[in-house]
Amino acid sequence: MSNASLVIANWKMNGNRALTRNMSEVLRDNQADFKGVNVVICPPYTLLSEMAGHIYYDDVALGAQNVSEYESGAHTGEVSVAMLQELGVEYVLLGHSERRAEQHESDQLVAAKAATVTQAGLTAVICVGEDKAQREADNTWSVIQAQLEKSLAGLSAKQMARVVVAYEPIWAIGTGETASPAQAQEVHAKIRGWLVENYQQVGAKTPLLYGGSVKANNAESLFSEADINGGLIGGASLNGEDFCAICRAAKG
Ligand SMILES: O=C[C@H](O)COP(=O)(O)O
Repeated sequence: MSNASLVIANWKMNGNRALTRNMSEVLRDNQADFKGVNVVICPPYTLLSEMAGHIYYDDVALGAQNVSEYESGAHTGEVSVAMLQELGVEYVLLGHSERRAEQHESDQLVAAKAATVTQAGLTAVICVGEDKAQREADNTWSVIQAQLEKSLAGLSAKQMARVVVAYEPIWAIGTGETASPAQAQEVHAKIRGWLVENYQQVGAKTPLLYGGSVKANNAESLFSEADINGGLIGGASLNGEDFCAICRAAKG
């Protein structure tokens, strides 16, 4: 049985206009297989408008991979929440490990962005995860807990109702080395416990996604775990058939 109801495609710095059309058509043609599963596509900024024009049915939403913490003004190269809203964006990925590593995004910056996004009524998808050395040193939970505490700092219960948490072990991203369902569930159960302790009923309902080499052939076993409510999909979201297979696994 699947416990998943949300599947998010993160195209990262991949894709083109042809892929937006192809993905929309494949999703439309297969939608009956995963009715009720919320599907979100996060293409690069430049393809958001194109993707918005090709979304053919209700259960697919548009997401962005990043946003500025500022509302407007002299911030060359940045994109605001209002700009995303104008395109129909409903979800924003924040604190992905690639941005934490390559753009040196801190937990504090992630928290500022999460405040802006949730205040505007969009959903913030907060990414957390440990690297290989941290796991091998048995520090997985202390790393995740610190990221949660700092990246969600200052959010009200109302804002927390617009948060999704994505657990993405860095050693499993793009490597083909997936966390086993039991390894993922162990961390998800701790995240759930922490959310309930800190945000009570709201925390009990926060969707928890797993990300890291989720493929058509391992999605079903991951999604059958009690606290895995869906997936954040990188590589396998660049192919319509593969992505639909993962959405089908979420439907169960
Ligand atoms: O945001 C998605 C994750 O980084 C997972 O990427 P992946 O499925 O290519 O391992």
